[in-house]
Amino acid sequence: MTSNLSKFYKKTRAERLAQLHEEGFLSSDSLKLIEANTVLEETVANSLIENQIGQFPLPMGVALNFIVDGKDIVVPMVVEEPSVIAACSNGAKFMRPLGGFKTTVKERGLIGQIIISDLEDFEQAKATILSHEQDIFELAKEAHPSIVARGGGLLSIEPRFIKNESGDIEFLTIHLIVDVKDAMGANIVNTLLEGTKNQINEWLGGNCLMSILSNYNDHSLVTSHCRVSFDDLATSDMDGETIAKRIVAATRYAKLDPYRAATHNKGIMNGIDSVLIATGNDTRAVAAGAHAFASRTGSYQSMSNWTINEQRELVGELTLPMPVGSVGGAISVLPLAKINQELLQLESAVDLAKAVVSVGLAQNFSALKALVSEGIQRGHMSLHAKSLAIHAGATGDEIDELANQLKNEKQMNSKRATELLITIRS
Ligand SMILES: CC(C)(COP(=O)([O-])OP(=O)([O-])OC[C@H]1O[C@@H](n2cnc3c(N)ncnc32)[C@H](O)[C@@H]1OP(=O)([O-])[O-])[C@@H](O)C(=O)NCCC(=O)NCCSC(=O)C[C@@](C)(O)CC(=O)[O-]
Ligand SMILES: NC(=O)C1=CN([C@@H]2O[C@H](COP(=O)(O)OP(=O)(O)OC[C@H]3O[C@@H](n4cnc5c(N)ncnc54)[C@H](OP(=O)(O)O)[C@@H]3O)[C@@H](O)[C@H]2O)C=CC1
Repeated sequence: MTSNLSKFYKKTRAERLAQLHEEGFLSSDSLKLIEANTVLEETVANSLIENQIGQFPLPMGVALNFIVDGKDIVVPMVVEEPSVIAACSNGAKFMRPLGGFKTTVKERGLIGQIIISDLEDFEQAKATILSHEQDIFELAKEAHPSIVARGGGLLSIEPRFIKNESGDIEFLTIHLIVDVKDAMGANIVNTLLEGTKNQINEWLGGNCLMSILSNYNDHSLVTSHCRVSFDDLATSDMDGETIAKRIVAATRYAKLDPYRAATHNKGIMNGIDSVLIATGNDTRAVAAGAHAFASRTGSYQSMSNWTINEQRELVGELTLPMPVGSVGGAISVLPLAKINQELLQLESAVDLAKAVVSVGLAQNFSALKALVSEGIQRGHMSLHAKSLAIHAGATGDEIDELANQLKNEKQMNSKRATELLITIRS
């Protein structure tokens, strides 16, 4: 067996599968299963990625109960984890009585970096950049005329000094902030950077290390707020004020302990990633920016904030960089991504960004409410039971029957699922 399969990318999908089979990486049965999964048109699947051998269908559901800026929306989510969609729907339901989620967007710009070193005089270099501001705007326009034609293009220029470990300035990094309209904009920005960096470096006489967009996009921050009254929070076992105070305490703890912050934020990204996948967006780009933003104080902390106001309400806030697109990249190529935009009644990329951050906040609420009251497992595991049943080999009606039996078990595990399935079938 060797994975050194030269020019694999030049083969057809059938030839690639045959070679993996011949090399012993794939059995004939696995081959057949991969060949059967062809929901996407072959040309689409083969144009998006390299060495494409098949497709990987994931379940798609909808989160309900969302009101975002006064508009009722149904949110498509693609995710493999049980209880995420239930949690988002549950959280959104709690926020409805006080108006759902209200969002604010200060600006929407994508950051491109031109990184330059080996400069004699950094202050002089910075002054040179500022003296050429108009020239840089012209260069940017020439580098990507079509985004300018769409009303976008270079917004501002921000020279930054980057210091090394000894505290000396080692780099002058020029940030170009670009309005990419409804695209996520990475390709737009990277094209614009490559069309401007050489001339900029010539003016400075330095060494241009690279140019690339930044995923730490604090020029595309979106904030979502929501509120829920103590009365609405109350459960049969715990009064609303206690739940609210415990959620506030849980969030404060997630600001103090990175070990907790990582899980707290993973919960938020459960909701966010699911909507990004459903709409053909780049989950890695958003995740990189979100987690970087969560470290902006110097320590990695909770992305969200929960407080109590004077009206005896729990108030949630989540602010994240959310440079998502409603056109471009895979968005314009994946048929279901476009259908999901219809489901979301999307009118712009900003609409999507607002919905995504609100979903993250709803998921965070439900996770924290469960954690500080009954614990996460009741809700999570009851929905996990179906996965266990399927894993045990249940099919058709057996799945619900076995899942219902598993929910009444003290220990919900695959051994018990197999035993119960044998009983069901006997
Ligand atoms: C699971 C629930 C919602 C049950 O909660 P519940 O109180 O039993 O739910 P309910 O029966 O009262 O239903 C309330 C609403 O929840 C939704 N809902 C309720 N059940 C379903 C379902 N089966 N399918 C779809 N939606 C469902 C639905 O919108 C429903 O409204 P209704 O339809 O009745 O008008 C709750 O316990 C919960 O939200 N738990 C949190 C679960 C969670 O956060 N899961 C994410 C994965 S765990 C994780 O990775 C994140 C974490 C926890 O580690 C993050 C962290 O550590 O911070
Ligand atoms: N670090 C990162 O995050 C990186 C991400 N990427 C990938 O880059 C892709 C996103 O880059 P992006 O530039 O969006 O990709 P595209 O180039 O695919 O999409 C942008 C293009 O969409 C067209 N367009 C149509 N309508 C609009 C509109 N209303 N607003 C803006 N553009 C419009 C424009 O084409 P026209 O110019 O013809 O008018 C524009 O150039 C993602 O797939 C991402 O995975 C790539 C590199 C790095």
